[in-house]
Amino acid sequence: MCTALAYKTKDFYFGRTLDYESSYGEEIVITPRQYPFAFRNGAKCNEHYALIGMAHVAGGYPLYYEAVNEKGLGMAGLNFVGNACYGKEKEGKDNIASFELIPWILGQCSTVKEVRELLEKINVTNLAFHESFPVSPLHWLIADEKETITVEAVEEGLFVYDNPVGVLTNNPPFPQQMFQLNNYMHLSPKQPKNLFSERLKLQTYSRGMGALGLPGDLSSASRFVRAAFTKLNAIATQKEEDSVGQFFHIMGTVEQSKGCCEVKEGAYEYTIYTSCCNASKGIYYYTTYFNHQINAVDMHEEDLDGKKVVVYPVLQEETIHYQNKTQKD
Ligand SMILES: C[C@H](CCC(=O)NCCS(=O)(=O)O)[C@H]1CC[C@H]2[C@@H]3[C@H](O)C[C@@H]4C[C@H](O)CC[C@]4(C)[C@H]3C[C@H](O)[C@]12C
Repeated sequence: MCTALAYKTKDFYFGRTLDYESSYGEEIVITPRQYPFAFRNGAKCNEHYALIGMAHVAGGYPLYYEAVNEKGLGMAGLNFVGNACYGKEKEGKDNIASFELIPWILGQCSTVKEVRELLEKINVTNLAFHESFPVSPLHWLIADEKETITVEAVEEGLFVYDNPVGVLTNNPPFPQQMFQLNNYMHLSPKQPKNLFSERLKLQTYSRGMGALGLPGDLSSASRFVRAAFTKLNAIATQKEEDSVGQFFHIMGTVEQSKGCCEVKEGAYEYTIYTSCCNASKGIYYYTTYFNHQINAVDMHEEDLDGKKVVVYPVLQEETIHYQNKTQKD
């Protein structure tokens, strides 16, 4: 399970949790403007917007899980098992393999408005990057600082939904996720009033009772509600550290602890990493399951006019800052 989030304070932040039982070997990858993207439909793109995000690099090619571009547009792919449906190539369409969708869109669009236009021409195809890679069944969250959309390629075609919540998880399809929010409209950060019965003297015996009923389990439907409620009520100042911190706190509500979600005998899904990219400034912050320190890579520290991808390893080692440790040497 994964959760993706678009969050605006002074700047615009975009990121995700990556929940799975094993890693595909991801790194923080900056693709500069002149990295030559050769798409499977024959299109070549030797000049495009620069990208930063998490990717598995295969033969020098960045297979992005999520990324933002230098214009502040973000896009993340999340599992959509049993619903994602990619077809064969269609004449008269921009045929884009699912693994190419992030570079195709982030390479040439600066806003969601432009993405909507591009999507009208796109047919998402089921070509694999290589026979040794599975085709991932995904749906996508795409956002700029003004608006967010969800894109789902299903049997009936390609659907683009306005996403006023700025959250995406996994199944069920997005319209159902939105509909189920109706069940939770009574939740509030304020303490509840007794509407149960005037004949009973009911009390608010604890703080936080306005959110009683917020689902606490790990299913994607419940994580959607929990992330939506937290995001829509979370308050942050305009300061960078505060905004980034608040982003990680929101994501903390949907984080998965190892051992709580068994996917097969002895294998457990857990939050491998959490990312929060300041899309306005091109800074990619992340934590991992094993390393709670927030680390960051700034795309503008690199030569964005280069041709080769720049790769930073994911730092996995936990650093604990002792406040009273005696220096031994
Ligand atoms: C497993 C990841 C999704 C995590 C997720 O949504 N978990 C929820 C599980 S569930 O619904 O609740 O079952 C997805 C997200 C992005 C995917 C990767 C990207 O699409 C890039 C390439 C694409 C290639 O086709 C396969 C390898 C790959 C490197 C993908 C591996 C894997 O499918 C990733 C890493």
